[in-house]
Amino acid sequence: MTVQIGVIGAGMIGQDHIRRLTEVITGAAVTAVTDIDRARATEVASGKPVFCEKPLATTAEDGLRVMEAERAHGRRLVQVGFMRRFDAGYRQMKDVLTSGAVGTPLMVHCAHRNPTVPDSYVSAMTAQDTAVHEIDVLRWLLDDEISSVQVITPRATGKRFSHLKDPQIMLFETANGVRIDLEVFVNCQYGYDIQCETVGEDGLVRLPDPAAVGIRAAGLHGTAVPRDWKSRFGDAFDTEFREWIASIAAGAEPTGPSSWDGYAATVITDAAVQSLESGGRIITVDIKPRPAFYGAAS
Ligand SMILES: NC(=O)c1ccc[n+]([C@@H]2O[C@H](COP(=O)([O-])OP(=O)(O)OC[C@H]3O[C@@H](n4cnc5c(N)ncnc54)[C@H](O)[C@@H]3O)[C@@H](O)[C@H]2O)c1
Ligand SMILES: O[C@H]1[C@H](O)[C@@H](O)[C@H](O)[C@@H](O)[C@H]1O
Repeated sequence: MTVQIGVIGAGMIGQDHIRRLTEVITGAAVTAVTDIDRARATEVASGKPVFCEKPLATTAEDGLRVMEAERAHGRRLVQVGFMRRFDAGYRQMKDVLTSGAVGTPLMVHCAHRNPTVPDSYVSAMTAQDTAVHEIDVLRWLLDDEISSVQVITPRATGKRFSHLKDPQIMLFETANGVRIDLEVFVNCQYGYDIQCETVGEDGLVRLPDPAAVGIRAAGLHGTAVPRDWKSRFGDAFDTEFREWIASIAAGAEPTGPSSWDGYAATVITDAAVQSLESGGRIITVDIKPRPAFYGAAS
């Protein structure tokens, strides 16, 4: 069976996903593409399984409305584009943590660095657009919920727009007391660099850098840093769509990040923005209880 797909929003990632569904993934065909300029997006989307790029919504209230509509329909329809859950390195980390090899997790140290961002990127997007990936993947890796967040701002880089607070440091606490520090630096210049290390009672597990050829030249040796998210997470995007298409073709509900995960991430990013805008207050995260409809966390 070929799964026929309509794409809403044919911008940068929309076009990359169309290429993926057309050239990389089998079992799928893009049969409709619409953009705001061509309108009628709702007609394409109504009642069908939906893959929604992150974020699910720009406010928690909108996330709740998506969940209500889905529950009224009676089965899961929405998968959110948190592709890190499909990255081989993060999956290996999850296996190690689940196996108990490093003991109970105590602390996580993370960095999320982009070489540059466009001037349409504003300070709140550090949480909403960028840190949202760590927020999702850490909830999943630790099988734990984030309960508070504090955002502090070191000296700002002079390399980009003066309106932007960059870098930012985010400090999270989970319900089980795990402490997470996350550096987000979206104009770091040198490449796209994602780091994550979880320290447990008996050891630690570190996200591997992507495999790359070693180079020795000009008195240095090392490996290239990925240029952007497309090259760093290309395989993860492919796996994400392969598994999503397989679930639809089998008539099953999607098993990837749900609208519940999208809602929870939005509540947490809202709290991070509140902390940033209040000069670094610790903000308690207020997520509604997980509905049984979404099953147990995976
Ligand atoms: N998972 C990831 O790592 C990742 C990477 C890049 C982008 N994204 C997400 O994908 C989304 C799109 O990002 P992008 O970089 O492609 O942006 P973009 O600005 O390049 O493209 C967005 C497109 O959507 C269209 N559009 C806007 N409103 C619309 C509407 N109501 N109906 C139909 N079309 C509409 C715009 O005209 C534009 O062509 C964002 O939510 C972003 O966070 C995710
Ligand atoms: O939309 C992109 C994308 O989500 C990338 O994975 C992230 O690193 C960027 O910061 C963000 O702007």
